[in-house]
Amino acid sequence: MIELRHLTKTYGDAPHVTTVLDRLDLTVPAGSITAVVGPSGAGKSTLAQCVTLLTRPTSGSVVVAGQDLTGLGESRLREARRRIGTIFQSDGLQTRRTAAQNVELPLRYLGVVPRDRRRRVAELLDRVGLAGFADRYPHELSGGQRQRVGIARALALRPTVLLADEATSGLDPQATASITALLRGLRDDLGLAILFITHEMDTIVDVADTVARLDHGRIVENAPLLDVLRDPGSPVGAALLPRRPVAASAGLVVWEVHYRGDDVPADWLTSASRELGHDLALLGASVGTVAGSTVGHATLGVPRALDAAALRAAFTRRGLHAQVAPTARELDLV
Ligand SMILES: Nc1ncnc2c1ncn2[C@@H]1O[C@H](COP(=O)(O)OP(=O)(O)OP(=O)(O)O)[C@@H](O)[C@H]1O
Repeated sequence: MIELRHLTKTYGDAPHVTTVLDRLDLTVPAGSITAVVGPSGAGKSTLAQCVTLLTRPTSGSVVVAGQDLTGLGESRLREARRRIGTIFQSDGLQTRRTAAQNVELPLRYLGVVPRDRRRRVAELLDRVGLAGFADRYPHELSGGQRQRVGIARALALRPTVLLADEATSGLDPQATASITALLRGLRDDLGLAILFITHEMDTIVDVADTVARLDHGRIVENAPLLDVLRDPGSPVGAALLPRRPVAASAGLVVWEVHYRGDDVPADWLTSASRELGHDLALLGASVGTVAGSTVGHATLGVPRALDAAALRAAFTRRGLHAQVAPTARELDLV
């Protein structure tokens, strides 16, 4: 488990202080993946640097397995840092060393004897699906395979926390999917707390248990992925399930309907139309499955004569949330 408590990072001196992280609080429990998302300049890179204490936060704490790392001197900090494995966008492999030699490096620095090193390296390469690639050099591996070697190296010292900073950015969709599957496996098998920092919204759906949105140095939204996807008011949910404004047809009001639970009946549209005594027109839909649960939304054309409260109630009973669709202007698209 890793806890960030009131983490603050400022640059410069008064009166020209820039506050990049602003009393940020975030907890990632063991055996779970939290994705931190946010626009460019929100403070994601600074957060990653402060978590490993490569940059010292101005105030606040980074607590790993109950120990506050910010209070430690350099030598004890070096030791404590072993509990945090890191993977970055660039795999950071040494080009003149083979996959096995790269994975071995942290063990070498720690003075592990050769026989134990060999055994552990074989175990790690096997864990990341590269058992037959030990003697390959980085240029003989694909981008996804190089990132796997980076993950094996990050795991060498048996960390309890994994920090992935833009770890899949720049990889093709297939390689990204294989890395996210690997991270989910490591979460489950090793009980890792994984902090997955990314600007790629699509990847979040594949990897995150919880989504935390960083804005101006603070976590402004922090909720389980399914809740975010099912919250019609969530900016992250809206970005993950993009909404398009639909032009209203004559006599129809455009409504948006969001899935809120798993018990939505398959015939919700026809059964609600029947109950309300009006035909509801399906204008568009974006529905999918995430972690075995249905999420998404549909856009409906609703006759003006239909009572809004009755419509909302009919949908609520079916596990859906209905609201009049925002206009293009409200969606910030014009
Ligand atoms: N050493 C520094 N001195 C002053 N300001 C800095 C320093 N490092 C970062 N900043 C500022 O902190 C803010 C956040 O930067 P950071 O790189 O953490 O954002 P980010 O979310 O990672 O952005 P991106 O996705 O574009 O990489 C920016 O406004 C940046 O200019």
